[in-house]
Amino acid sequence: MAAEVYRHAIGTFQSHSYANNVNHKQRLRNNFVRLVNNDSVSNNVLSSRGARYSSCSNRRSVIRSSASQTSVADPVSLSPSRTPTTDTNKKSNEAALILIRHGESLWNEKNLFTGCVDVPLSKKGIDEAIEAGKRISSIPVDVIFTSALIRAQMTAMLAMTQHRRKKVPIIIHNESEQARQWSQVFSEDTKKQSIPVIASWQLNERMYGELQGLNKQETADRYGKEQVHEWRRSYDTPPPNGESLEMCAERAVAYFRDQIEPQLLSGKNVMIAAHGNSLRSIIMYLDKLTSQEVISLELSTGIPMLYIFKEGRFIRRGSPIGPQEAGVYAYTKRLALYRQKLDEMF
Ligand SMILES: O=C(O)[C@@H](CO)OP(=O)(O)O
Repeated sequence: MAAEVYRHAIGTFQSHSYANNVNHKQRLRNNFVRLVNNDSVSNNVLSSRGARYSSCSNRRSVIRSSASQTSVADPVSLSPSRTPTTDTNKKSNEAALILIRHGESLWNEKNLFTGCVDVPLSKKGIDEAIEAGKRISSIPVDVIFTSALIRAQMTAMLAMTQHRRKKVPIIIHNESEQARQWSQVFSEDTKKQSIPVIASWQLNERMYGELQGLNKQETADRYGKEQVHEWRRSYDTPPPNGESLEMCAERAVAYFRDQIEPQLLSGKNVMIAAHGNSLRSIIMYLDKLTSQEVISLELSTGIPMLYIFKEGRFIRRGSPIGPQEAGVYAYTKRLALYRQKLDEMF
């Protein structure tokens, strides 16, 4: 059984360029062995790289200072410092973080540079989002962050239709006092059965400048494969009048640290539905990748990735392999308990 789960986990990672990295495979293998032998997250997969970056305790103090400034106003469930979540045991001081790149969009299907153009999902993208939802259907979600773009929002909403807890995701409207007032919920019970969805432009796809709307293949034919690859994957070369990954990381990671980490620190389980490049920026931060390493990081559409946030560290658990697989729930005792609770309820 264990070997089977491991094969699945490796299989899931084939579409992720990490899978081409021998070191990563070794880490995944070691991690899996730990997972099977010891239902604990204390062996941190990140620690081997930690020396290159600021220490965890430094990072925590940064996080703490930003936590006090959090401004996520949330009429569905109150801000993290005031209201503990009801789904899970807060004493365990850990939280799940699910990242999901949106399903295929109509412009992905046509092979067009999309960037900040607001294009919906294709039929295949809708199916991918539903499939992603099945994979994470037994992982707790207390708050959802999405970009301001419809393809990420559709993905989050479609995925949540599959969740076993059956809470209703509700988009929070804080753009004006009137919007806030007019979208208030007046039942505590209904609030408890809801998940706030916070949409923000900082999680948007990298702005692709004058490439937006161009065909990727035709652009490569015109400007050369190398040039287009540099625009698409280099860390600090922006496409004409667009954002480099570095520029995208500046706003996406700042948002993650200021608005999302405080939620995790307070024990809330978070899902982020966003984009190839805004998520690459965030993963670079979570996994402490260098600007060289991030070049080869590719994210598939509609594949959820799970991290556990514990004691200020992000522990990558890969991509849940399916709603029925034991391996998905063996990540931590807390997730296993949550699943057990769901089994009893439904
Ligand atoms: O077109 C885009 O916005 C992105 C994501 O689809 O393309 P790329 O693969 O170049 O990052």
